[in-house]
Amino acid sequence: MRASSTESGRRAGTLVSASDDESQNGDPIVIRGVHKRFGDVEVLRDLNVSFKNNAITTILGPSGTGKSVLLKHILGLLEPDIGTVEVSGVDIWSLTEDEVYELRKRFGVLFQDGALFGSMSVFDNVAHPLRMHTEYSEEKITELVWERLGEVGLQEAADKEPGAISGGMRKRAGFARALIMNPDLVMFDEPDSGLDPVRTSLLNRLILQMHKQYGGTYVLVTHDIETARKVSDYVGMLWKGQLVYYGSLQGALESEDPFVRQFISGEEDGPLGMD
Ligand SMILES: Nc1ncnc2c1ncn2[C@@H]1O[C@H](COP(=O)(O)OP(=O)(O)OP(=O)(O)O)[C@@H](O)[C@H]1O
Repeated sequence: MRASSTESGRRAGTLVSASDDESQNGDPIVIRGVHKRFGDVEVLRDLNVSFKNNAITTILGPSGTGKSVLLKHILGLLEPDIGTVEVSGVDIWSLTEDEVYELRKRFGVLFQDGALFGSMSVFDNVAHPLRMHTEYSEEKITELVWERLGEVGLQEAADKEPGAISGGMRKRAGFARALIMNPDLVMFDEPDSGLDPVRTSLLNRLILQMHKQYGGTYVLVTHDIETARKVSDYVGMLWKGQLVYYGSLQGALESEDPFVRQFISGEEDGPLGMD
C-alpha cells in the first residue's frame, strides 16, 4: 500500500495518525500521550502516534532523539511514565505475563547488530525462535529455515557462525530470523547502521520484497533519509521527543515546512539545532 500524494503530513502533538481521516481504528499500534524521562532528560514528550496496518512507517531523527526508546516502548521493553502503548487496541502494560509472551510472538525484530547468537550457525540462529516457540518437527523447521535463507540469499552461509560472515549478511540473517515466525508486526532498529550504501540499498530492497510478499506492519527507525525514501509508505520525524512531521513520504518530500525541509536536506541551517 502506498500513501497517496494528496495526504498531507502535519506537525504533531495533536496528530496521531498518518492517514487522511486521522482515524486510529484498526491501526495495530497506537501510542497515546507517552512521556518518558531518564533522570533529568525528558526523551519522549507527550508522543502521540499510530502505525498503519500493513504499511512501512519510518521514524527518522538525529542521534539521541529517542527513536530506539520509542521502539522499546512498542516492544514493551520500556514502560511509559505517562500514557499508553496499545497493540491491537490493548494497553500492553495491562497484560499478564502469559499474554505478553503470546504478544511477543507477533513481533519480529531486527536489531542494529542483528543480535545473533555468536556461537550458533546462521541456520540455528534462524531456527531458534521456531525451536523455542513451536512444536514443529526438525524436518518442518529445516524446511521453513531453508526457505527463509533462500529468500535472503544466505543458504550458502547456513553453516557459518555470525563472526565469519559480513555485516550485510548478518543483517540478512537477523532479518530471516525476525520473519521466521510470520510476525504481523516487524520492527527495525537502524537496519542500515554499519552498512555501506550498496549493502544498505540491497537490504532496503529486501525489506520491500519481503513486505510485499508477506505483508505486515513494519516500523523502522533510522537517521538515514535515503532508507526512508526507498522503503516508506509513511514517515515520522522525531525531534526532542515529539514528531515534527508525520504523514506520507510524498508529503514529506514536497513539504515547505522548514523543519521537514531541513530533515530531508540535512542542512545545518534551520530550526533543528544540535541542542
Ligand atoms: N535506559 C536508559 N537509561 C538512561 N538513558 C537512556 C536510556 N535509554 C536511552 N536513554 C537516553 O535517551 C536518549 C535517546 O536515546 P535513543 O537511543 O532512543 O536515541 P536514538 O534516537 O535511537 O539515537 P541513535 O540514532 O544514536 O541510536 C539518549 O539521551 C539516551 O542516552
